[in-house]
Amino acid sequence: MKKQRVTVLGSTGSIGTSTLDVIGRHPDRFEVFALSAGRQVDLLLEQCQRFRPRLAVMADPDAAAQLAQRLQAEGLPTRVMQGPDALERMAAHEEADTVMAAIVGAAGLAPCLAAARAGKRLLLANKEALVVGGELFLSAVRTGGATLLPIDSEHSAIFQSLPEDRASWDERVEKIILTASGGPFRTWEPARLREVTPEQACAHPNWVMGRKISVDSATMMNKALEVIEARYLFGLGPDRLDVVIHPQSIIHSMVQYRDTSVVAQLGTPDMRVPIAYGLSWPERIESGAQALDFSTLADMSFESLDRNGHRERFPGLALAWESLRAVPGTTAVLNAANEVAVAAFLDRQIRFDQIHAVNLATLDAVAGSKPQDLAGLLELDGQARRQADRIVRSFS
Ligand SMILES: NC(=O)C1=CN([C@@H]2O[C@H](COP(=O)(O)OP(=O)(O)OC[C@H]3O[C@@H](n4cnc5c(N)ncnc54)[C@H](OP(=O)(O)O)[C@@H]3O)[C@@H](O)[C@H]2O)C=CC1
Ligand SMILES: CC(=O)[C@@H](O)[C@H](O)COP(=O)(O)O
Ligand SMILES: [Mn+2]
Repeated sequence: MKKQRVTVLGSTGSIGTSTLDVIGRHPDRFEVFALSAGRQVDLLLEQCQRFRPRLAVMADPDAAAQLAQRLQAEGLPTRVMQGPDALERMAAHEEADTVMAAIVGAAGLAPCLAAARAGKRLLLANKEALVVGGELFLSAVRTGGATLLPIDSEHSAIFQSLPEDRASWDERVEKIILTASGGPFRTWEPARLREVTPEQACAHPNWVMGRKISVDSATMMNKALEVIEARYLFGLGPDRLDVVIHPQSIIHSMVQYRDTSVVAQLGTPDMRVPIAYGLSWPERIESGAQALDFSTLADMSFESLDRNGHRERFPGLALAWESLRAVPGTTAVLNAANEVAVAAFLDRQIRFDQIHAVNLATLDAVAGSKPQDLAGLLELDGQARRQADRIVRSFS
């Protein structure tokens, strides 16, 4: 069997390291072609020692210079690519088959588009890229002939629960139901959310993830981004996308059919499962995850968003449907505002409950517009970030 050559964008992060863990279990099926990171030189060097990729890219220029020097000192074959378009060139490289998109935030959009245009098998963890890119992203996938496979646990579950025949989705499916854990503050009094610290917000009850997505889970903005992601991935209108709180994160999401049957995907909360599925689809390979043990599974519970004060506790979730129904480009504005607000919260410049206030005020101030290309999208993203920054400064 010809080995699949895989490029991992964001290899030093939570998804990146889990991806390399799965790849490392199947040396007969996969080889690492290229790796990219932001600034963690030691970890990227270690990964280069183990997987011996042809190429590496680091976003931070000092980190890239350090990595190049240390690779050379150790006599390793990896070449460090540099420059503003290095990530895009790497993502589109003709010798790679598969690109795992695991950079956090809109910084991952340009390489995702490059991989899509180059017709790669594109494993999408980087939900922000699709939330920002929207129809433009999908059009790059179509024209490039790429295969877009979801990695986000909910979207992988939905993909696994849908019929293979894509053309039948609209007719057969009633609605998609995304499950949400409710994060660390599911039972907190809404008034207490002003006291939340970054440490508390990053302590997700079920998943170990990067800091940005952990905060998003705590505000449920993660679910808002995922509703938007589902709208683009599966093509159903916003009124056919639903969310239910399921604190145990065992059911990863569900599809309800016209006859009321519900098909779901279950498993222990371990991202190596959707990663292994994306890497091996349509086959299945060992992922390294623990299997579910139904004899010890104590509880599977569900909560409606309309009870227990959840709408008040998680006001950001409704912005998913509002921004999907607004002019195109609004989801990009929402994403930019949220990235700025979460960074400001992690930097202790604003309170946890002010994240939503920044998002709302930015949406009020910046009108969406239908971007024609990547430059247009980045312009809108930049405009929203500058506005969100001003709002953060007014709060802090
Ligand atoms: N973690 C999870 O379980 C899940 C994550 N996702 C999504 O996957 C994506 C990655 O999440 P996660 O792995 O948790 O995030 P992490 O913060 O753990 O990792 C992010 C990765 O991106 C790199 N990076 C950060 N900023 C830049 C930049 N400006 N340019 C280039 N590279 C950059 C980091 O490099 P470095 O650290 O070296 O600076 C790191 O390799 C997110 O979009 C998230 O929403 C989706 C579902 C589950
Ligand atoms: C693992 C994963 O896919 C995360 O997006 C996870 O779903 C976060 O959980 P909640 O956002 O439901 O808390
Ligand atoms: Mn998810």
